[in-house]
Amino acid sequence: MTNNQLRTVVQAMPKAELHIHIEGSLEPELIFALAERNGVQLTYPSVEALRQAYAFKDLQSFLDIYYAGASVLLKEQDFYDMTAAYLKKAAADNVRHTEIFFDPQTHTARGVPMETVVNGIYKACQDSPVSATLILCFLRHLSEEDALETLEQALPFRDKFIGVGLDSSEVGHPPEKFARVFARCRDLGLHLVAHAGEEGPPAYIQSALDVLKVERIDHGVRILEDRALTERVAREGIALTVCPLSNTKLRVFDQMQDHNLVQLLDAGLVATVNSDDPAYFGGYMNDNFLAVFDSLPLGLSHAQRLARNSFVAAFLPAEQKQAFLDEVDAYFAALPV
Ligand code: HPA
Ligand SMILES: [Zn+2]
Repeated sequence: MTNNQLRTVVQAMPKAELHIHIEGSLEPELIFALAERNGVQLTYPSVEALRQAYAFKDLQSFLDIYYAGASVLLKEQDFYDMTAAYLKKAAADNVRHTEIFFDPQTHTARGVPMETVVNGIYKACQDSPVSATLILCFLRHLSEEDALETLEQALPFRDKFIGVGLDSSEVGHPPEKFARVFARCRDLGLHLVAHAGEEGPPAYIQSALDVLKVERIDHGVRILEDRALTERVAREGIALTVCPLSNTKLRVFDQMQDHNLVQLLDAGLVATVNSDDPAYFGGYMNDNFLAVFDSLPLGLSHAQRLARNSFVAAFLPAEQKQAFLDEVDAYFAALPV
């Protein structure tokens, strides 16, 4: 199989996305359109000037711009339009199922009601041909009290999200800071995930597992620094939602050739490929897949494994999960040899 054929296979294969912040799918053009619609003043004079500011040196330098971009979201229709635009891109990349993160505190802190946020995003999911569910993320740079209050505000919409996560500035905000709110979410039957081991140390991955009891780790690429932890996470089948373009844009790795995705897979980990914040990091799902397949020693068997991992790690009912896995296997079985 030629390189071009492999690229085509990877683009067309059925896949699930498990790490996408919906606010990170807000393209500069939509930021400007919503700013105009809502009478919000932006500090950048043009779409081009805003896009040029997307040169990040680390996670925090990105987050500052990401929160500024989200300030144009005020009405339910704004959240709907943002989500519908993402789902259209996902469908074009043959994403069959997506589990979408949203950051309510970014909006409720500006006076936007919880119901505006949840309903706008949720309605767009219902109107899409892509299977889509929602994961509410707590901002870890804020207090646990703030997270608990946010959970209370979200409970009237309990049927509209399947789980909770933890995102924003990692270093200095270890998972154990959120032990109580995650315990409460666990009692509520919510799925649990957390960003850990993106910029933070492997110890954060360990406490996300042992204290928060998360079922997946978002990013987790620093896990290979701890061999015992790597072996444990592989043995327990806990998935890592890896985001290659995010990792190079935020300088977790200097260049894609340095990315450790192959080592993660070789260690027996359930690694997946995801876009994180596609409007900010240079691309959606297939851009991420093509970036790693172009830069790393990955072949057809890796493509099938990554497609399978994405559904294996998804929070889907067993029957639906198996149907997607069968679809992946049928897709690869039908390829010409
Ligand atoms: O990659 C990320 N890490 C932490 N917080 C985030 N919020 C959006 N994207 C990210
Ligand atoms: Zn993320």
